[in-house]
This record gives sequence, structure tokens and C-alpha cells, in this order.
Amino acid sequence: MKIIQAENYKDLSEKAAKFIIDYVRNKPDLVLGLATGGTPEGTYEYMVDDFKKNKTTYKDVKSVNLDEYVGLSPENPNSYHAYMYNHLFKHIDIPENQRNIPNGAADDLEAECKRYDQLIASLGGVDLQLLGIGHNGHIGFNEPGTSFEKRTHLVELTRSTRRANARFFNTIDEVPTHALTMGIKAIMESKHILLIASGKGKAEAMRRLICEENISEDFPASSLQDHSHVTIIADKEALSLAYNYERRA
Ligand SMILES: O=P(O)(O)OC[C@H]1O[C@](O)(CO)[C@@H](O)[C@@H]1O
Repeated sequence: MKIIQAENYKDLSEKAAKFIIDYVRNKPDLVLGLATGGTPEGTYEYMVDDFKKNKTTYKDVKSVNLDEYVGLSPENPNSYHAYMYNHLFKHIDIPENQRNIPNGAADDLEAECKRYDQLIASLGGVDLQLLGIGHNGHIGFNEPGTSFEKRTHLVELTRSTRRANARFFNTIDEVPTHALTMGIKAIMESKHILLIASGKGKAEAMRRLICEENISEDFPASSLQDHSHVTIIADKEALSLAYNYERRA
């Protein structure tokens, strides 16, 4: 794992955006795995800014998002379709038919998961996957206890994840109980993974990820210890409990 420490959230966002932009410039037909949640918002802002100023083009990029809530239509403002449109897609030149997000409103969710796996395979896999991390170590929506052997699948969200995401909704009861997510197996097949984390609230998860050499389904992010190309960009607060992390870098 390569660990890059950022001063704060702004610095983290700039560094993560630069990392992605450099990738896109070097490989214009990149298959780019994208994430949602609060952490990537700043990264996307910098990417949009760079698109306007430096004209980095995404016209040959194909994007695949990690996850989507079940039961929210793409038009629902709390869906990850809406999130991606508002934070990134409407501002850059990635063609609509090259943006992919699981459809949480599909009638047949199992068939939707299969379709998504086939789609990723038909693109030749993900080149660079952006990831956030949950307080309980979830990546994508792979909650603790999820088998590492799963590709795209239906998950029941834990109360703690729903509570954490309630800030985007009016009440916790509005947060969907289920989601579709790319599984750990699919995430691990990405050629390169960029994980971003910010703030004290993520410090314990980062400590477990970086300092504990214990790969366990109880802590989904620990699967990344087995991946040969992981870059972590985290701010000082998020790394505050990861003592001696330089030794693992
Ligand atoms: O960046 P945040 O909002 O802390 O979320 C962390 C993780 O939680 C999720 O939002 C899902 O709960 C993931 O998409 C994200 O990686």
C-alpha cells in the first residue's frame, strides 16, 4: 500500500483529483470506478475545476459506479445517479452512454446484478477504482460479514451505515434499507485502487486497515491488504491513529 498523507480535506481532495486526472491523461480510454458519499465531493469539485481550466477530456472514459440504493429511481435526488450527475457528470464531457451505475429501481435485482457484472467484464475490468471507507470498514456497500467472493450483489444496510448516511435525507427512516453494490471480488479485480479518507471519524478504520495485518470479512476494507496496487490518500486526522504508517507504505 502506498500511503499519502494530506494536510486536511481540501489538500486530500486536490491530491486525489490530481491522481485521477493524471491517470485519465495517460490513458484516455480509462475504465474509471467511481464512488459516492461525502468524501469524494471535494475530489469531484477539483476534477470539474480542472476540466474547465485545463480541458482534460473524459470523452473516451467509461465509468462504473460502485453502488446504488434499492428502490430509488435515478431521478430521486438522493439516488447515487443524481449524486453523480450533480457532482460530476453534468460538468464534464463523459458521454451519457459511457456512464454506468447499478439500477436500484430494477424489477429484477438479481438480473440487474448479473447485467452489471457482465458489463464490467465487457469493458475489460476496472483500471482505477476510487473508494471511500465507512466507519465500520465497509467499502462500496459491502458491510462487515459480506463474503469476499461476491461480485455485484444485493445487501441489507446496517443501522450504523443508514445512520451515517441519514445526513443526506430528512430522517433515517427515509434511508433505504437495501442497496446494490459491486462486491469485494469485483473491487479486488480493479487494476489500481485509490482509497480516500478524511477526518477523525475515520481514524479507527484507517488504523485497522493500515496497522493490523488481519484480513477478515468482519472488516471488509482489510481485503485491500491483498491487493498489489492500492494508494491511500488520507488527511492527518484520518491517519492520527495509524502510528508508524510510514513503515507499511
Ligand atoms: O465518504 P463518506 O460519506 O464518509 O462515506 C463513506 C462510505 O460510505 C458510503 O457512502 C456508503 O455508506 C460509501 O459509498 C462510502 O465509501
